[in-house]
Amino acid sequence: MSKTGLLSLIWDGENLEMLDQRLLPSEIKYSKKTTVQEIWESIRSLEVRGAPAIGIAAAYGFYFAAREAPDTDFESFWKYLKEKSDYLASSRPTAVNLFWALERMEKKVLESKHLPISEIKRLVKEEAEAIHREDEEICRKIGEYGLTLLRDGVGILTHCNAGQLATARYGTATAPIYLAHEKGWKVRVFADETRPVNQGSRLTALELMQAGIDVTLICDNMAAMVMSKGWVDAVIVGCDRVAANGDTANKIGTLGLSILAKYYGIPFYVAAPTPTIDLGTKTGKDIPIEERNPNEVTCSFGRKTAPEGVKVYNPAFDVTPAENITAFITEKGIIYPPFEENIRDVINC
Ligand SMILES: CSC[C@H]1O[C@H](OP(=O)(O)O)[C@H](O)[C@@H]1O
Repeated sequence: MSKTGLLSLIWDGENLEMLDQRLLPSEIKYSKKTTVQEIWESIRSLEVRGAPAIGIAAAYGFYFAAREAPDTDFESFWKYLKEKSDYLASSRPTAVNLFWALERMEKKVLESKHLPISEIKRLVKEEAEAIHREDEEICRKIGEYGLTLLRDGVGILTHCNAGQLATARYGTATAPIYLAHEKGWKVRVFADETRPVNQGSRLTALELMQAGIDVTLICDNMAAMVMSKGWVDAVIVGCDRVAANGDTANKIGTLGLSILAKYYGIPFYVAAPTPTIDLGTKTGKDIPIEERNPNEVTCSFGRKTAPEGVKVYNPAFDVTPAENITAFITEKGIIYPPFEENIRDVINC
């Protein structure tokens, strides 16, 4: 276990070493990704997952496309690249970081169209590396701002994995937890297992335990009990897309947690990197919600837990209305209501 903990993505300067998060916690296995197809499949299958990590992986996938694109003239180069970019965008619909990263990569190409194609390829690689590097900086800053909301001895409940494994490093919801631990504060974390793919039990519990942080695993239906006992001082979750009015898409079950937190008078914070805030999406009703394979519900990790042929509804995300959210913890500061106005000010500053 290195000092930095498990990283989901390691860039070797030309290709991408990717941790297969589907095998965690029992197996730690990295594999080298070198093509667009491999990146598309890794995002779709949750080999890599978590909004920021998806954006970083897509950025490198875009570079792989540029690397293999025809370089006779800009038009054929761009046609090939745009086609591959649109293909990468089809891997998953909800996390806006995927589209934000691809649009940033496309912009870099179009603003460099006057340069030799070999130079454009170099700039594309640099842009992907910048997205990766900046994500670590963003997460660290989220940790620093988030720390101002916590205290020594705090109890935190989190949902799914908005941890280091979902980002370049530190995580988003976990960043304040890691920084509190670095300060020597005692932090007690309750991690929802987060059915049906169990990112909480398989990933969050793993990474916090490896960091030596006090983490207690609970089933999703235990959150109310834990809150009723007064063990939770704050809920901190991640996000996949924040709409312009503050409605937030995150892992399925987040909405329910926000209602429980409101009932028990517990602050509900969303750790929100600004690339996950989408001013182009007006409200939560406009956020596309991914529905995944019913097998994730009926056949958890190879064990049949439901009758053959049963009807299944398996949305991977839900939308928490802005009025259930206490504040957003971003790398530019903490955003309080009125969200529509204050989000716009932060994004445009
Ligand atoms: C900072 S990660 C954001 C977000 O992504 C996770 O979803 P998935 O594991 O399906 O990619 C979860 O919603 C996290 O909160």
